[in-house]
Amino acid sequence: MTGRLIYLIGPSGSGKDSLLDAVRERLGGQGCRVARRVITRSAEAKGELAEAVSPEAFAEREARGDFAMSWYANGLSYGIPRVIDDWLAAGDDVLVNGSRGYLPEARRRYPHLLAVLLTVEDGVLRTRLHARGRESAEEIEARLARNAGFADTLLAGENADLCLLDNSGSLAETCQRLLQLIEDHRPFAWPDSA
Ligand SMILES: Nc1ncnc2c1ncn2[C@@H]1O[C@H](COP(=O)(O)OP(=O)(O)O)[C@@H](O)[C@H]1O
Ligand SMILES: O=P(O)(O)OC[C@H]1O[C@H](OP(=O)(O)OP(=O)(O)O)[C@H](O)[C@@H]1O
Repeated sequence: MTGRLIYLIGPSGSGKDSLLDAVRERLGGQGCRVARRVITRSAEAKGELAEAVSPEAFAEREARGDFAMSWYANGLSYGIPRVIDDWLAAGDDVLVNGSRGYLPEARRRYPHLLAVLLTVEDGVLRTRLHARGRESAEEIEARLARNAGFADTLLAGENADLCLLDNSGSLAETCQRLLQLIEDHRPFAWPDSA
């Protein structure tokens, strides 16, 4: 049986990376892997969750077919390594930090994906983006403006099945609810016949 793609999306600063980092180990224990993204972001943003590469290296890898999914947003290129298709084929679930803009294409490629939208109250989001201090004030405003563009469209049409997960409170609480949500959406499987 193939695994499920769990596609986590939400505004910049809503806590996607923090959440993935916090649940990675526990999810590993229940057959769900967290994908490491490739991003054309400067080296200081490197971490467990992303590999920083130059735009040239990214383009080369993309042309070689190294990515299962890739998109461009916020002035950066993002790629999800193709190894996730091997993991899914082997029956593991895979959790990725996705893009709202890329969601329609992701659905075409992975029709059974579980889309989870992380939300945060507006004021809290602005405060967290400034506190994170990764982007300039101007870049933060651009990200907030991008969010406003998604507000009306995201919950319409084929996205009616989006699972909403609020992260305005504590991260520990959101982790618990994500783990529960994944468990609750586990597809029914027939027990192995003896
Ligand atoms: N529940 C939370 N409570 C307080 N701060 C949080 C919470 N979740 C995330 N943060 C902080 O908010 C900022 C944005 O989180 P991050 O994981 O980078 O978001 P994203 O990946 O969605 O852009 C970070 O500084 C992070 O430490
Ligand atoms: O279409 P959108 O939903 O706006 O998403 C565009 C990109 O922005 C986020 O990544 P990034 O790591 O740059 O942002 P963040 O860490 O600031 O959320 C998200 O994970 C996407 O890769």
